[in-house]
Amino acid sequence: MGGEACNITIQTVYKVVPDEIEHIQSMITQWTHSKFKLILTTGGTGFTPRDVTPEAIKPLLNRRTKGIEIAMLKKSLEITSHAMLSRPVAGIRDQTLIITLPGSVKAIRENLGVVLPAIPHAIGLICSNPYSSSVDAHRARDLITAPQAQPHPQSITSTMDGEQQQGHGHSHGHGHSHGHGHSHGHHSCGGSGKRGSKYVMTPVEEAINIILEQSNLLKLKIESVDIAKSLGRIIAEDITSKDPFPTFRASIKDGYAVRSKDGIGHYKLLGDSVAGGSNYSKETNDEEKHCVRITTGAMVPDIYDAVVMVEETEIIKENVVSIEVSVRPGQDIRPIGSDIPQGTVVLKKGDKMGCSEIGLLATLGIQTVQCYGLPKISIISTGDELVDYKKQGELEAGIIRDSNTPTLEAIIKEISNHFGECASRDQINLVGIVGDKLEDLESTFVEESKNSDIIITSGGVSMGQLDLVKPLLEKMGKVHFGRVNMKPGKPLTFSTITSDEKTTLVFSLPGNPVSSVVCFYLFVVPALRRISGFSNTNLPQVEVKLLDRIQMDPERPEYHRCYIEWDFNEHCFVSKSTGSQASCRLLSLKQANALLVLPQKEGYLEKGTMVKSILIGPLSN
Ligand SMILES: Nc1nc2c(c(=O)[nH]1)N[C@H]1C(S)=C(S)[C@@H](COP(=O)(O)OP(=O)(O)OC[C@H]3O[C@@H](n4cnc5c(N)ncnc54)[C@H](O)[C@@H]3O)O[C@H]1N2
Ligand code: MOO
Ligand SMILES: [Mg+2]
Repeated sequence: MGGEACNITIQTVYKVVPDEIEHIQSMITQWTHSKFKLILTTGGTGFTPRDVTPEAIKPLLNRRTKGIEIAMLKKSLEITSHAMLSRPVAGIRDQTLIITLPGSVKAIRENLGVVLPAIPHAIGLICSNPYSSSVDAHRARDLITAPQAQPHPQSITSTMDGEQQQGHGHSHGHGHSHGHGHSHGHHSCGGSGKRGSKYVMTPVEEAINIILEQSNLLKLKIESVDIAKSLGRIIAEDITSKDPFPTFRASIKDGYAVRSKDGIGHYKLLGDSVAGGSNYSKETNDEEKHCVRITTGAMVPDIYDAVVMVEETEIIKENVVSIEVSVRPGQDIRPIGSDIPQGTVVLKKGDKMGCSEIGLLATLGIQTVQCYGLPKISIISTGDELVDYKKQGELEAGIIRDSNTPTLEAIIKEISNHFGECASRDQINLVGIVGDKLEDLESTFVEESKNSDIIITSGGVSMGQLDLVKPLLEKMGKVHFGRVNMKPGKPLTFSTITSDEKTTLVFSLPGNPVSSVVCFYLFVVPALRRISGFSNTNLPQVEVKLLDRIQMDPERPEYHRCYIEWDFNEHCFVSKSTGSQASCRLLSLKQANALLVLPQKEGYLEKGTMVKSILIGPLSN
């Protein structure tokens, strides 16, 4: 293929994957992530229901290269009119050219034969170093027009949709192309418009991996925590019991401490040993049967080796008791260290502090424990249309109350209780509302990145002229991804701001209330967990049986809100949808405790189908 023409070493790998969108996408994203220059797929471009290669690849492309598609179709149609039943897709993702080929070897030869000569030049163009971008004020904020070669003055490249896409020249009459300049119009997912987003649609799994990688950069200092304040935290040390527990032989029952060898009969009562104290005469005569009244938890006097329950005795008279049963040695006595032998590793580094773990440490007299640090979190709501919900009086037209701030604050608190998360109340800084002004956003981000480890913003990340958050983060830090292939939550943006001494993770959630909540659970929680020492970063998942007929989205995998509970007749979890799933409809989260994980597909999932779900709240009732 003339690798020298684009000075790349030819290294080929290949993989067979099933006709499943997510499998194809994960392979493509892995290979683009590892900077392969050319990916060729074969098969799955036909009309049968299993032919999903085009649907899998389209959303991953930044830019379609329809010329390649047309060239292949043209060539094939010259050979057979059946070629019209093929749906080739070609395009660019980051710096990788991706071309789908048909399944049959003959058709592959024909198709590849026609495009191969152009490949070296194509790869050379894709990999050439881009000009700095010049964002055109009146265009979608994140359109980067970066001419590849020095643009020919009249360089107008008209895409096959007939839309004009301006280089630096000006249009030359309508709809025909001129010159050889190449300007970069980025395609948005789904739309063929040139004013699309430049951010690829990142698969959810890949997005989470990127977040976890960046989370590793936050090395919060380990701190000594009072055990009463350690609920939900991850301990950073092994805890070993210095003493045995119990430290004495303790009675398990209320009754009488006896020598088991004395068996049934009348015993002289020498006194009491109650939990917390004792009062019995030590004068004993080995020839006679004697005992001490004992309560549960009390120390068993050394001379006795068993306890008889009070229910198995009779009082004969003052200080004489009839023991009605015989007992074996050790009966109803807890030996020293029987609960926790001395030197037991009671808790291991990485364990999560739950309620009983706190009790365990209290049992051993441990007051503080070394825990992984807690990230400091700032919550910012952006948007000129917002007012604080506490503001009284009529709302002006077009103004709404900021619901994202109180919702996100409550979620951070709630997950601290139910899933033993790591964030706690005094770690949260509610910045409140910042308007759609670049200088205000910038000064807020600068300020918050000084104090916080995590900044959570909502709003201002889609395609509007006032969606300033993405360009600002491109300037202030590094945007790791700007769109995720999911619904709701597509414009989620994840970036890092690194100043000399520290890294701050910035989660820019979409403004729609439901999108921000769903993105929090799917993307912020894993970061919180990783930073705070959790080994498992995912929320619990269960499979549930649908009680509703659920529609899937053909464009994106969807996280459908529902309420799940265990059904003792069905012997499994069942899910009830919360109804209309519009991402602005906060009601779709009311009483929701799980998200159904729906594949990106046309059509419906019928009642009774088993679907994976992610728990976002407690299984109540
Ligand atoms: N041309 C396009 N428009 C939109 C796209 C797209 O791909 N092309 N994506 C849509 C999707 S998907 C989402 S999600 C939203 C997200 O937009 P933003 O992140 O920019 O959010 P805003 O525009 O600021 O607000 C969206 C919506 O939510 C309301 N909002 C914002 N903040 C709050 C808050 N704190 N409390 C309550 N409600 C809030 C805001 O008023 C808007 O109604 O973009 C779509 N557009
Ligand atoms: O991504 Mo959005 O589907 O509206 O949340
Ligand atoms: Mg917006």
